[in-house]
Amino acid sequence: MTLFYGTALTSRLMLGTAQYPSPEILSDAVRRAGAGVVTVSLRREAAGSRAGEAFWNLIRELDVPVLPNTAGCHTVREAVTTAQMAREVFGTDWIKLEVIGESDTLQPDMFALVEAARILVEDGFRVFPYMTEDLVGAERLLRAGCEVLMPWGAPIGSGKGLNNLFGLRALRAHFPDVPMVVDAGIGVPSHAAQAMELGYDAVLINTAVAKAGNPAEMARAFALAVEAGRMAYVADPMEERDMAVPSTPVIGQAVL
Ligand SMILES: CC(=O)[C@@H](O)[C@H](O)COP(=O)(O)O
Repeated sequence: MTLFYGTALTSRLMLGTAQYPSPEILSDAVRRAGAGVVTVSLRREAAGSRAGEAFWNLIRELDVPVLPNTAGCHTVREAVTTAQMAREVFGTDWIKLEVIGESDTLQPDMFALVEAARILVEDGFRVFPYMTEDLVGAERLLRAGCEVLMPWGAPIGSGKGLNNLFGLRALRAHFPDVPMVVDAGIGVPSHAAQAMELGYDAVLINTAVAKAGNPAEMARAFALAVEAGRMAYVADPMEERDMAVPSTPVIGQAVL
């Protein structure tokens, strides 16, 4: 069983809550996904506004563990302040830490990420850092006190899937005991299955569900893919071969 800061989730599918056509569709999607966690951006709605309050109420009613995030933050200071506000609003010390370093790709700033993670861990947070697949950065984040890592699959909202298979495989192999979640860029259920087949412990998806023609059905499709991918990983898949090997052994000659 994978534990995320001591907590076993009911599902390995984590769902973002932004960009849905309506609050009802968001609720349906979360339910059909059977999501283990929902992530929420404090900056999505002005905290304290009426729309913001209605949104927080909806999230609470979903009765799914909440992972607040610092989406949209570009500096250590912004991310730390946003995390501290999120802790007040949601009453959790979990934080998905995003510090964006580049606007075209929304690539995480690994230097600022490590610094912000250190500050937040010292302040009692349990940090889920959104990172590139960089091995050195991963090592620094673990040293800063992170016990979960969240490498990107591809740029946020791109739907491109797993852009750097080699990097993701290497990261998984280097830190076999660290719970890891592929976050961002997943576009279709087969991408999610692929991440799980690589041995990742969970995936986090937002845009691909929210922007689907039928978000609730897509959420369900992702849930099935995550389960299938995990089962396949646990079942120990065969190794790829360069040459053909007959799957039906041929003994002797056919008697005609
Ligand atoms: C909601 C959230 O946390 C996003 O920043 C996350 O990284 C998801 O990315 P996609 O929208 O590409 O699934």
